[in-house]
Amino acid sequence: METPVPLHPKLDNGVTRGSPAFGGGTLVCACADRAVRIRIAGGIAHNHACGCTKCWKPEGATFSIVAVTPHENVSVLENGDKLEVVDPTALIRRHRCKECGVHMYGPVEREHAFQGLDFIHPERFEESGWPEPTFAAFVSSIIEGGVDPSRMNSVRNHLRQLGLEPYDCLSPELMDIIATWTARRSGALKS
Ligand SMILES: N[C@@H](CCC(=O)N[C@@H](CSCO)C(=O)NCC(=O)O)C(=O)O
Ligand SMILES: [Zn+2]
Ligand SMILES: [Zn+2]
Repeated sequence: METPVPLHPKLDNGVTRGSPAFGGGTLVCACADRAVRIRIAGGIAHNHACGCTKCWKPEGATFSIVAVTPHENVSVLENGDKLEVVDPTALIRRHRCKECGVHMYGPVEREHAFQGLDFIHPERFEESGWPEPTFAAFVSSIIEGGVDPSRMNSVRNHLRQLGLEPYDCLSPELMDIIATWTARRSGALKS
């Protein structure tokens, strides 16, 4: 019996349920000294596990846990001078701590269905109770991160057992939101 592929410390032993009524809190990076602190002044949505190579993951994790919150909820409380943008050309302008590498927030600024939303990693909250991830996105992308393709069936079964339906893009709900936005922009959809 092969040892299972480690998914994420917050997933491997079961998903801790949070509350949809969670009202935000403070995200903290991993620095012991002069940690970056980001205030999230509201709730988060669409929390999910992401297998893509772009999202920040804790050491040894195959998936990130990532959610969105409106940009107006996000403010830098302390040590913002330590932040840098990972890839200025990316859709999600991820801001990470230069010292510990933790991604603290990632606004979508350009014209897109997600414009005005920031991607954040709820495990960095000082507060507990954040809503649990409800699906797994970009699962096939973990192969790009070095997972052997022969492990994919067991990874997908493990995710289903955790209540995280595995998708190779975003969830159908989010993909439909993106497609609807695109169709309205092209005129294919009138309403
Ligand atoms: N196979 C690529 C996929 C990268 C990708 O498209 N990531 C998605 C999801 S990240 C949050 O769920 C995305 O929206 N990317 C936009 C961006 O990263 O700016 C890979 O694994 O690298
Ligand atoms: Zn740091
Ligand atoms: Zn991702």
